[in-house]
Amino acid sequence: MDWAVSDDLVIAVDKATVTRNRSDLIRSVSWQVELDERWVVLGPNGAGKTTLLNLAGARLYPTRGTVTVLGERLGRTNINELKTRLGFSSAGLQLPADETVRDVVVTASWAVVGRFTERYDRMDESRAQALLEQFGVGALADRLYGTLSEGERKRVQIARSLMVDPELLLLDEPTAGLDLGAREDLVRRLSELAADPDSPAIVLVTHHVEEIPPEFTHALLMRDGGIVAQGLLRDTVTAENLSKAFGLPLRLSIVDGRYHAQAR
Ligand SMILES: Nc1ncnc2c1ncn2[C@@H]1O[C@H](COP(=O)(O)OP(=O)(O)OP(=O)(O)O)[C@@H](O)[C@H]1O
Repeated sequence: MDWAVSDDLVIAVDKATVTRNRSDLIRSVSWQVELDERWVVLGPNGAGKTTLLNLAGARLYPTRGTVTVLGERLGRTNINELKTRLGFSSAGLQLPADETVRDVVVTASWAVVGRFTERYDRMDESRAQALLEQFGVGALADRLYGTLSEGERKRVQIARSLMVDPELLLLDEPTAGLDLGAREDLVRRLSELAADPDSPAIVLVTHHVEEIPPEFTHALLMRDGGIVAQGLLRDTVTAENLSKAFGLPLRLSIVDGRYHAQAR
């Protein structure tokens, strides 16, 4: 199959290796994501999850192999144009503390951080407000971003990443550092987003099976820069595969579509 011309393929990673300081962060990884799929990428610290997400987000180039995102092959395309078609949210993204929440979201339209001199219109403002409301932080639009709690910031970051109406949404540990209530709320909202057929393809990185939104469809398990298992969520997130990925014997239970893992 010619990956570059398939309309439904949003990510095509073919035998990609990323090397830094003579060590492989990920090694010969192959992975495909289609338009209507919602993926969770799971694995222990240092497994290579963020490296893979950064490839999919056009923030890194592979040292070997190829990466094609939204039909554009990295290394042969204008990265800045490609980035405007992607929603990307990660803890590493620095957003201006002294901007209002509304401005932080609205300015994503220009794929810039900070308002600078761009002008935006009412359409953008009302879209930003609707997205903030979708994630339960509509009432915070006039607050300065720097005054928000960690949980509120995560929600604003996701609203911001959806502002560009992305064709692919990449979320790096959106629930990390949240208290139980905030985590449950965000998992529910992400599940609703995943269930909406108009939503973009979604890839969510996490360490915890408890954070898998029930409407997600696929999973990729990583360890030591390689893939342990990938495919449909139910077939992939098994006690056996998780035990391999995390390197300890685990017991797994599933209640109402939510996963729970504990050591055996
Ligand atoms: N620039 C770099 N130079 C050398 N090693 C790096 C570099 N960036 C990342 N690494 C290493 O590559 C490995 C994979 O990192 P990555 O951030 O992709 O893992 P991760 O699965 O997202 O981990 P975590 O769950 O802890 O965030 C780690 O061992 C990390 O220390």
